[in-house]
Amino acid sequence: MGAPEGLGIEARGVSRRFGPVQALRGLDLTVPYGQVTALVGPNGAGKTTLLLILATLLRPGEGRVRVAGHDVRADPGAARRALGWMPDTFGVYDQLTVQEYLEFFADAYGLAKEARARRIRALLTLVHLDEQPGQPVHALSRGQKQRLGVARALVHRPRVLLLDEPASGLDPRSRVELRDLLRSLAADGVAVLVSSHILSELEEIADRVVLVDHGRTVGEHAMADLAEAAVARVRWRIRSLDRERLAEALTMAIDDLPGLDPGLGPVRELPGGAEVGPLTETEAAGLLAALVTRGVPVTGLAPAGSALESAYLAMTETRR
Ligand SMILES: Nc1ncnc2c1ncn2[C@@H]1O[C@H](COP(=O)(O)OP(=O)(O)OP(=O)(O)O)[C@@H](O)[C@H]1O
Repeated sequence: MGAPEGLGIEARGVSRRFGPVQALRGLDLTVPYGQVTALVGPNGAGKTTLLLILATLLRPGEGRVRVAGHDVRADPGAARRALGWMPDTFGVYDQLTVQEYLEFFADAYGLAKEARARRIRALLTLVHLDEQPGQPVHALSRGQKQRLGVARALVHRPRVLLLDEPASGLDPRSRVELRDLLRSLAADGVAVLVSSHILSELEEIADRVVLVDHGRTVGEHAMADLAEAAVARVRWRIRSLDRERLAEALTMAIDDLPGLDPGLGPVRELPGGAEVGPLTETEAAGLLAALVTRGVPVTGLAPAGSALESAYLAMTETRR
């Protein structure tokens, strides 16, 4: 299956208010087919509100939202048939077995009986639950429930997939498998939108990241661009044989460096050294030179955080 034409998700100027709380304020988002897009932002930024609107479970206040080309207000049924949704909480189907749970959703999407049985078998294999079809949902571990949630979201072969914090509760192997699954769905042309706080993981899963804060889009980057150290500011770890001298010189060096904002780069002491930043590579090189000139015995300087983490921190910093 190749990527369909148009956009998997197109949201323009979306606002939503809950009483006095303005959860979304004119948010824009596009999610292309054939890619994994990450939705990232601090607690309360509006991510779940947006996902609920995209999943047609909540009406937008203002703005236009299309899922697989269908307007969620004018034609929520068509949007729902095109999308798969994995919420961050599991729901209340505890009395059903794994098999019954998937049958319930397959029925809801109108899959014919023959196709339904085949599809459920394939999904159980895909999420490694093929040995537990008769197990009650309540007896599954948290990670197994998450995997069942992924299977449920895929039951009707959606062209758009929405996942709210899908990796929470997954062990390292299951996370790798989830990552591979999302990548292969994207390779098949699905538009995948995933919200998560685990930035290191998103870096490996996502092609693009959309940063949101206070109900607005505050940044949008291709992962490949973020990886370019020249555009990214990252935190740096400095190791030194003399920690006290390092701490002393660091404060002075940061104040002295031309073009370096003195407020930039809070210093965090670490065993054997310190962490500073976010700084560009050029600034870090300048800092290193300044430290060495002051006689600090530096034994190492290396980037500490990921590029995505830095973009995230820079974004939340400018919002303060
Ligand atoms: N049903 C609701 N009633 C009232 N306020 C709500 C409701 N749902 C969300 N909010 C408020 O809207 C804002 C955005 O919440 P939302 O859950 O979308 O954020 P989030 O980015 O998903 O946060 P988190 O990362 O903590 O999950 C918050 O201030 C929240 O308190």
